Amino acid sequence: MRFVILGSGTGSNAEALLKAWDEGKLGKAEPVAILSDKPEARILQLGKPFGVPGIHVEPGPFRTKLSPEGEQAYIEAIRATKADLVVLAGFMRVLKEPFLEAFPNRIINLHPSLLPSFKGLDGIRQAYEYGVKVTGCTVHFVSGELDGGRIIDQKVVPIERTDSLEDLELKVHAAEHELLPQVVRALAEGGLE
Ligand SMILES: Nc1nc2c(c(=O)[nH]1)N[C@@H](CN(C=O)c1ccc(C(=O)N[C@@H](CCC(=O)O)C(=O)O)cc1)CN2
Ligand SMILES: NCC(=O)N[C@@H]1O[C@H](COP(=O)([O-])[O-])[C@@H](O)[C@H]1O
Repeated sequence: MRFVILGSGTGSNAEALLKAWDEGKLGKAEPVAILSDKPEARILQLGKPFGVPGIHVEPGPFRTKLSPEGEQAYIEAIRATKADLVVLAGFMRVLKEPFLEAFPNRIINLHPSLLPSFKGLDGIRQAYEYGVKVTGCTVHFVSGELDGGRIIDQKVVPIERTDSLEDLELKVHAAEHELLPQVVRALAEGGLE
């Protein structure tokens, strides 16, 4: 199963996927490209040691979504890779119908909370400031409802009384680095339905 990774920033989850693949822990899943809306994003450099290209695709002029031309550019770039799966790992753009219709049930997203709690941005901070005793991370299929698509899997992270927000962020990111490769491997082995 060929997959592309879309991200806008640091790329620690892309790194976790690449390392898992390099160590033979992704089964039939193969990363074929990394795409970003940010030309200087660290994520674009991560694939080089693994022979996985990083591609900047112009998003258009909006802050939280792609322009229609931008969506078409991403669709064409992804189709050119012949990817079977689109993995959003910190891609900070809300996808609209043309993108979703181009890859039906083939787009997954990683979110840093136990959905449906704490949707949107800053999910870790939302949980911390709310005072929940457990949080975690979620991988879900992407739909027209922001962070509302069918949940594939989750990993729970307990919040200790002594945890700072920074402590919690480290714990949730560590959980994400385990969960996302597990989900991608499972999708490759079990099919994508
Ligand atoms: N169609 C979808 N696109 C995206 C989804 C999704 O579930 N459906 N997941 C997001 C998740 N994400 C980053 O990974 C993300 C979440 C929120 C925002 C954002 O800009 N939110 C704004 C409001 C935007 C809006 O409602 O139009 C905010 O909360 O202020 C960006 C990315 C990726 N895309
Ligand atoms: N709402 C979506 C969202 O907040 N996504 C989050 O962006 C981070 C990307 O980190 P990375 O660039 O180090 O992989 C991850 O923590 C992911 O859950």
